Amino acid sequence: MIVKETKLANCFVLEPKVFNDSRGYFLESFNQNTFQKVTGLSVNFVQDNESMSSKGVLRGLHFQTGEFAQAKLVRVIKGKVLDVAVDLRKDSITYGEYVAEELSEDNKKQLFVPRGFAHGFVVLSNTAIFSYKCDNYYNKASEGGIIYNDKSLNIDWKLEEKDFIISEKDLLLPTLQSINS
Ligand SMILES: Cc1cn([C@H]2C[C@H](O)[C@@H](COP(=O)(O)OP(=O)(O)O[C@H]3O[C@H](C)C(=O)[C@H](O)[C@H]3O)O2)c(=O)[nH]c1=O
Repeated sequence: MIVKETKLANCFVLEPKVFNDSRGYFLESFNQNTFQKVTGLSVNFVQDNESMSSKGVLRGLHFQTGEFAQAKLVRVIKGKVLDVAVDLRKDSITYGEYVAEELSEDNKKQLFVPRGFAHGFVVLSNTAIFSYKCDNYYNKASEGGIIYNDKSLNIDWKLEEKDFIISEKDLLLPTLQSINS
C-alpha cells in the first residue's frame, strides 16, 4: 500500500498493492488494519455505494450535514474520473481549498475524503463504475451541496462546459458563499 497525505489534512491518496499473474489481478480494496496503520485514522465504514456514469457526467459537489456527515473512501472499478474533495471544515487552515485526483481502473488509486468535505467527480472515460465506502448512513434530510462551478472554488474539471452531464438537482446547488450567509 502506497499512501500520500494531500495538502488537505487527513485527506489521503491510497494505492493498494496489486498482485498480477497470468489470470489477471488481485488486490485488497480495503483492509481495516492497513488503513488505520497507513493513515493513523480509525474509521468504521457502514455503507458501500456504487454508481455507473457515462462520459461527462459530473456528480457533486455533495456532503451530508451535522450528525450524518460522511467520510468516504472512493475508487473507480471501471473507467476514469477526476475526483474532487473540497475542505469545508470550519476550523481548517485549508478551508475552501480542494484536491483533484485522477482515479481509474488502471491506477487503482483511492481517495479518502474526511467528514466535513464536499465531494464530487466528473467522468473522463466513456463510462465509469464508481465505488465507495461511507462511515455514516445516507440521510436524505441531511443532504447538502455546492454548485460545481462555484467561482470561489475555481475547480478545474478538465472537460469543456458543453460536455458536462449534470442532474437538475445538482444544477440548483448553492454557492459556498450562500450556504455560509
Ligand atoms: C447517495 C445516495 C443516494 N440514494 C438514492 C437517492 C436517489 O434516489 C438516487 C440517486 O442519488 P443521487 O442523485 O444523490 O446520487 P449521486 O449524484 O451519485 O450522489 C452521490 O454523489 C457524490 C459523488 C457523493 O459523494 C455522494 O455520495 C452522493 O451524493 O439514489 C440512496 O438511496 N442512498 C445513497 O447513499
